[in-house]
Formats: sequence, C-alpha cells, structure tokens
Amino acid sequence: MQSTVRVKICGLRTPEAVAAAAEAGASYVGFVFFPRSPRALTPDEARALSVDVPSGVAKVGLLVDADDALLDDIDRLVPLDMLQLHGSETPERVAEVRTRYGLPVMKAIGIADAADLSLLDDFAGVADQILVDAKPPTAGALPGGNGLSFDWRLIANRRWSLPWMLAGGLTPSNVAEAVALTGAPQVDVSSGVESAPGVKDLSLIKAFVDALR
Ligand SMILES: O=C(O)c1ccccc1N[C@@H]1O[C@H](COP(=O)(O)O)[C@@H](O)[C@H]1O
Repeated sequence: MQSTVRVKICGLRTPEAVAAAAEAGASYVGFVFFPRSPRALTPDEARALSVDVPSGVAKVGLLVDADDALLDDIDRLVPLDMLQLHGSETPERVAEVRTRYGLPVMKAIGIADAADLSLLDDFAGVADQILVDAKPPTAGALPGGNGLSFDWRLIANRRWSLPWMLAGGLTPSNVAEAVALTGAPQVDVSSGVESAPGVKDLSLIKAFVDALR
C-alpha cells in the first residue's frame, strides 16, 4: 500500500530511537516533559537529543497542564517545532501558549464516547492541530501513553476543521486498519512501539511506519 500518512513517534529517550524513527520515515518525533511519565525528559536531556534529529523531522514537545516556568525553560533550551498540550488546557490557555512561544500548538482531546466529540470543535481557530486520543481510563492514570484505543467508528466520516492526528493504542498490527476506518492523515504512537514502558523497540518503530507504506 502506498500512503502519505504522516507518522509521529512519541516518547523518544535515546539517540538510537531518534535515529530509528528518522530512518523509518517519521515526520515528527515527540519529547515528553511530564515528570510522571516513564518517557519523561528534562529540558537538558531533550536539548542533547534534539541534535540527533535530522532537519525535516519536526520536534514536538509534549506537556501536560504545564506552567510558564517549565515552558520558559524548555523554550530557552530546546529547539522545538511544535508544542503538544496533552492535559486539560482550555482554549484560552492554548491561545496564550501559542502567542507566548510563537510555536504551533497541537491540542490533545481524549475520547471515550460520542459525548466527548463536541470537544473537538472547541479548539477551531485556536489550535493549529488536534490530536485525537483515547480518554485515560481512571482519574489517576497518565493522561496519555496508556496503549488504549477508543472506538474509531466514532470519528469515521467526520468533517474536520483543523489538521488532525490519530493516537491511542496504535501498533504495527492495527495502524493500517485504524487509518482505513478513520481516514486519519497523521498518526501518533508511543507505547505500541515499546518493549517496556519508556523503552522503545527499534524494530517495532520500523514495523509501525512500514505498516503504512
Ligand atoms: O507517552 C506518554 O508518556 C504520555 C504522557 C502523558 C500524556 C501523553 C503521553 N503520550 C501520548 O499519548 C498518546 C497515546 O499514546 P499510546 O500510543 O497509546 O501509548 C500519544 O499521543 C502520545 O504522544
């Protein structure tokens, strides 16, 4: 299958994983700045890793309800191309972050059932992209990176007002089906290309991208 689906590999922590994502053909790599995540990096660690990212591959910083102090540190140290806001940020906060840092913002929205779909429209005219993820299973769970899918039929045939990306429980085995069902132009994966939480498997990264080609 020939495909132009753009891929983001998130939660990279080593130069080897960055190289595997770039060589496989990923369009984006994600650095997680959420301390509770097994994939968390400090701004200094992300700065060191960013040197290994070839030009043409966008570096995305993932944050969860981050305050300006953390964002200021990241902005000072890490040459990012996009911010992914994966918490309960409001449209007002998204607009504020976008203006303050001068970077495109991708807002993550968690979906569990049809009632959540209206949230997707709340960020039109504010965010640059929408990331559609599964809603976390419980209040204490990580807000993402749980390897959980939602019912993709909920967004099949949807008309989108913004560029968007599908996430949540994607793997080399199911990503082609997810794209066929939803028409997703872009996909994001973290735990589906890992051998353990926070440990990327280089062959799974390649298999994930190959599954769309
Ligand atoms: O990856 C994380 O640790 C993470 C932490 C906090 C918020 C989001 C996180 N990851 C994002 O979650 C989705 C789905 O991940 P998975 O493929 O189901 O593991 C994805 O967008 C990641 O960028």
